[in-house]
Amino acid sequence: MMQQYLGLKAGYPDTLVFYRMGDFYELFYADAEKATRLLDITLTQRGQSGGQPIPMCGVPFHALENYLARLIKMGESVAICEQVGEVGANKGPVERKVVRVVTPGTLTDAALLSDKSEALLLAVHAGARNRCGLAWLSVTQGRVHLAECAPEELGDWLVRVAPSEVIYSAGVTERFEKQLQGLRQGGSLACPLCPRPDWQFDQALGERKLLEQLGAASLQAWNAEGLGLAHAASAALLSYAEHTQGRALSHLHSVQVQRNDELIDLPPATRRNLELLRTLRGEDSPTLFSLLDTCQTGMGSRLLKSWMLEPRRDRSAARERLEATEVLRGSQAAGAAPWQLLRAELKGVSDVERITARIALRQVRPRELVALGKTLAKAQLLAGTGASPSAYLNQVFADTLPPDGCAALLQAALLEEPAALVRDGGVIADGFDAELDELRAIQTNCDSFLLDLETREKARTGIPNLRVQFNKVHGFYIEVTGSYLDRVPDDYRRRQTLKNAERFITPELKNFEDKALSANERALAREKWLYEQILDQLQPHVPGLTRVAGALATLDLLCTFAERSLTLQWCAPEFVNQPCIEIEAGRHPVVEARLAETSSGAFIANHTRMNANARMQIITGPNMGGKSTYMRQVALIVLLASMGSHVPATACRLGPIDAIHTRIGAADDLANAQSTFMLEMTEAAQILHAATPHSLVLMDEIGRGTSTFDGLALASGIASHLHDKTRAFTLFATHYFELTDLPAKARQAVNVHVGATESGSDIVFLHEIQPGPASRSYGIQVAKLAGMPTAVLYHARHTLAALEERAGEDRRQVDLFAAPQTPEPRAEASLLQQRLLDLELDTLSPREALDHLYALQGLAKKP
Ligand SMILES: Nc1ncnc2c1ncn2[C@@H]1O[C@H](COP(=O)(O)OP(=O)(O)OP(=O)(O)O)[C@@H](O)[C@H]1O
Repeated sequence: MMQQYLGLKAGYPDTLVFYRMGDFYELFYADAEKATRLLDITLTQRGQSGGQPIPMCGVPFHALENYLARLIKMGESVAICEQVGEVGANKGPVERKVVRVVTPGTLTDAALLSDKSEALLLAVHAGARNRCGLAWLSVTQGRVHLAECAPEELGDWLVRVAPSEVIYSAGVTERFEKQLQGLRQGGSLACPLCPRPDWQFDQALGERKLLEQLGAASLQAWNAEGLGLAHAASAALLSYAEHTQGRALSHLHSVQVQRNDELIDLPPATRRNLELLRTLRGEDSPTLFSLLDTCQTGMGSRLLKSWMLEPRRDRSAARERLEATEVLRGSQAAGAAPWQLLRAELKGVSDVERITARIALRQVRPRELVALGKTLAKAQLLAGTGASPSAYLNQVFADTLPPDGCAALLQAALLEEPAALVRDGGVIADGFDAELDELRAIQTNCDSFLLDLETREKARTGIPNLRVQFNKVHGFYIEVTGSYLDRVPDDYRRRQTLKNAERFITPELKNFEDKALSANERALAREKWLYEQILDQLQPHVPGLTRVAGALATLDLLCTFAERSLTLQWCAPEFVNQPCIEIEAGRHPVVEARLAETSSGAFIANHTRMNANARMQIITGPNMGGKSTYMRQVALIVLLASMGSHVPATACRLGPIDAIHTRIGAADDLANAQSTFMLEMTEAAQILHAATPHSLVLMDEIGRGTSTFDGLALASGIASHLHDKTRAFTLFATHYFELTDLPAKARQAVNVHVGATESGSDIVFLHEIQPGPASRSYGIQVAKLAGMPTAVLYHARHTLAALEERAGEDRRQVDLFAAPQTPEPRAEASLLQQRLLDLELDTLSPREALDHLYALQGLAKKP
């Protein structure tokens, strides 16, 4: 047995192997020691190897999922090795096989997955010419995603995709491996990294595998041609996914290419600062997602996440969703609105997407199929819903039409409340299969058959005390006492002799015995076989079921949009082609909900008017005045509109947007050895490089991480750059009053401030955005509110007065926004640089490259 174990283990050197022995999964050697440590279970021993006891530990088979969940959470992978042969069929141990490998990125078990998020597996391939190919998928979805990017963009992509497991080629350069490890340590990648053999990252293999999955002759229809690096990544991705599932992924039928320029860019800092999925403290709520997600199904919640994190620049999808939402909101007329009726139907709908994947992987459980059958019956009704004014909505309804015969098959084939596992029997419905019915009938009709036989035999033989009975040792028999032995007919065969009686068997009884004894076993085997048949019959329906799943998720989410917009009183945004962000009475949805929840007063709505002539707002005002809230609310409204949701405002007009950049707050990134100031400058520099006139940029208190003069100088430089060069829509909150001079010189900048008034020595925040700069900052009043000791406040007031007096004297001596006197030095390219730039790298042979390298080094050595 240990030989068998070691043979299997050799195929999975880096994976914990759970080796099935009877009612336990056992682990041996280093696996046992590791599992003991991770799971806190007892380490025992079994036999010896080379004179040493073999360490062993085990978990009961019925508790497998619990242990798996814990290991997967810790980033471990587990190979499940089951007994597949018949016990006693051969000499030696029962045949065993690794039936699947459970890894963090390829989970399919409902119990191990969160309803609201996907487990994603991502493969990254580092190609030549400074490009990377990416391919990712969720085994429970039917789609492979492809993308290509520059290595420096990899971090952003990984944050966006948020994989649960990343695979990369074992043959990558040390530099690339270091980059990956760096991303992991920096927090951009919070999942296990797993090297895979180099040969699996093969472009031609990837293309072939994709074509096979799609059943197509070309990738053109998916716009996925010419992405060699991404194809290479998908070769490894699909091989690994298949390896873990122990079979092909027959449900993968679509490819989606993600291009940077198709999505609105939401860099990691933006996702974090806008608290889309997590609060800045790392909690799940209150966030934009937690506020929006009233979906009835996990499929709807997952779709919401993807719409939220991947809004498209092209607004046609958003327009369609808004139109559909409008229809679902219904008129004001009495009676339930369409979204309410639909929601009632969607309640309790099963996770068709995941069940479908599990059908394709042949892992689906009987109860899941029953739930699917019920859901399909509902979906059938939805598909018949009448025409609406929204063509998109009509299509979604039409897509809920279940594949022909699927619901009927499930209904006919399965018991209404089947056993949890097929191996226990009690899964297939009565009347579905004549042979199974007969086997079951034998079991249930056993007693009546015996009574009937007894009566008949008594009549036939005239033996009044003849009895038909059963015991475990001898099986069925007819017992006749000694006094009637002379009446026993010829066809009775002696089975056993007792003191006062004889026991017989007849051909009829023997026949029955054979049937009855094996009926149970045969019924079980028959049920298993029938279940496999049903899975076979369901396979062709997988694409259709995937379509139904998508449609149900979309309907659920559109109903959520309708419900949220009505409950929270949001309006439909309008998309225009002129550059503008115009919001009437906008609110920050999460802060507003929070205020309502805690009865802390009403949220004060604010207008925002930005267009080609007013691209920048310099926002001043007291701490706690609401500057950050105002800026974030603009960004959230832009994001909500772009995903096709209504927005918290009374009106909203929006021009094209390509990115939302934010530089807010200052949290030390100690893990990356970056100081507060360094981080602030890094993020600001990234924004200045990336933003375009169609981007929305939020800058909150830039420059505050360093000395006043440095900070002021940098803030004014950044503001000028954003205004003059980048020309992005910019909300620039600052405590440097000096910056309020900018609008006097910069035509597209305006001053606004958050209002506050004084009441005695206290401050009252109005939270209202008003035109013009703030008159003062009220820092000391805010400190008083915060409970600062009176002595400190007294001291501060005194110092402030002195500082203000001195500042008044030499004010305005420096013009912060004057163009520098000497022009910006243009870095002259050195001869070395020029030579380097002249090289045509793509056409060089390795030999020529080396020659050039020598020549360049020679040049560099020259004084
Ligand atoms: N429009 C509003 N209506 C009602 N309450 C608001 C509004 N805006 C902000 N608030 C409340 O004021 C608090 C502080 O707001 P915010 O953090 O935006 O202030 P700030 O001006 O950015 O402060 P600081 O300069 O100290 O960062 C918020 O947590 C919220 O409770």
